[in-house]
Amino acid sequence: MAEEINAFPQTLTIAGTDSGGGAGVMADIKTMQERHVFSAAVIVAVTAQNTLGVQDFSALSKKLIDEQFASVAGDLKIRACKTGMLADAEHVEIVVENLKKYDLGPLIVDPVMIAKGGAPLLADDAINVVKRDLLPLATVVTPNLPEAERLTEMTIKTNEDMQKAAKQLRATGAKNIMIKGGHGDTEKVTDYVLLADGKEFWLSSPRVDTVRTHGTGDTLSSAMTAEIAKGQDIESAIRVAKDFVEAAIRNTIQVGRGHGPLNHWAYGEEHAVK
Ligand SMILES: Nc1ncnc2c1ncn2[C@@H]1O[C@H](COP(=O)(O)OP(=O)(O)O)[C@@H](O)[C@H]1O
Ligand SMILES: Cc1ncc(COP(=O)(O)OP(=O)(O)O)c(N)n1
Repeated sequence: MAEEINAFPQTLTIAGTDSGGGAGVMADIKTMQERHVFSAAVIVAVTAQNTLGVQDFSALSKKLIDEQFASVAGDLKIRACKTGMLADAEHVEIVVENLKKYDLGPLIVDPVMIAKGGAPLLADDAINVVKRDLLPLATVVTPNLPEAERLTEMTIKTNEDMQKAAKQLRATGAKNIMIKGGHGDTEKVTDYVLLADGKEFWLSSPRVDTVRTHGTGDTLSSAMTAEIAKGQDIESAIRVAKDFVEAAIRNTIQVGRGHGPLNHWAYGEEHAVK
C-alpha cells in the first residue's frame, strides 16, 4: 500500500533565533518536538542573545525569507503555523505577503515586541502594521500585558480591562484572543481568553517565584500551534498549552546567569505513563 505523503502533523514557526537557546525559534522547536509534531522554521531575524539580554540582531533579506517560505511550502504540508519576532514593519509585510500566498493552516500570532531584558524586538512603527495586516489573518493572537496595551492603546490593570482589550483586539479581525498575565504582580498568574464564538474563560495558576521565564510566550504559542496541527479545537489547544508552559516554568532548570530558559521536558515527564 502506498504511504500517504505528508500524513504526519507538521508545523511552521516564522520567527527569530536565540543563540542562547531559550526563546524564539529554539523554544518553538523544542516545544513542538515535545508535543509530537514535526516543526519547520522560516527565520526572519538572527539574534545574539543569552539569558542576560539581547546583544545584537539582524533581520534577513526579503529574498532569503521568500525562498524559505517557498522551500517549506513546496514540499511539506504545514497544518498550523505561528509567528514570533518579526523585527520591523518591512519584515511584517514580507511575512504577511507569504502567509497570503501559501496555505499554511491556522495562524497563531505571538506579537513579540520586547524581550524580558528590555531589548526591543519589534520597531515601534511596525505595531500599526501588525494590527492592520497581520492580526486579521490570525486564528489566535497571544499578547502579554504590555503588548496588549500597545496594540489597544489602553492601560490594562484589572480583569475588566483585560476583557475590554480582548474585545478591541477582536475588532482587528483576529478570531480568538488570549491575553497573558505573566507580567502582572499578583500571587496568581491569570490569562484571559475570548473565543471566536464569544465564550470567555480565565486560566489561573500560582505565580512561580523565579527569574527563569525566558521564552514563556514562545513556548505557550508553540504548544498551542502543535495541538491545533494535531486537530484539537482551539479551547483544548489553549488549555494544553497553558498546562505545558506552567510545568516548564515550575520545574526549573539551572541554565545561565539571568532570565533562564524553561524546562521543555517537564510536562512530558509529569504526564508519562508509568
Ligand atoms: N512566574 C510565572 N509563574 C507561572 N506562570 C507564568 C509566570 N510567568 C508567566 N507565566 C505564564 O506563562 C505564559 C506566558 O506569559 P507571559 O510571560 O506573560 O508572556 P511573554 O513571555 O510573551 O511575556 C502565560 O500563560 C503566563 O500565565
Ligand atoms: C528571537 C526571540 N524571539 C522572541 C523572544 C521573546 O520571547 P518571549 O517568549 O516573549 O520571552 P522573553 O523574551 O519575554 O523571555 C526573544 N527573547 N527572542
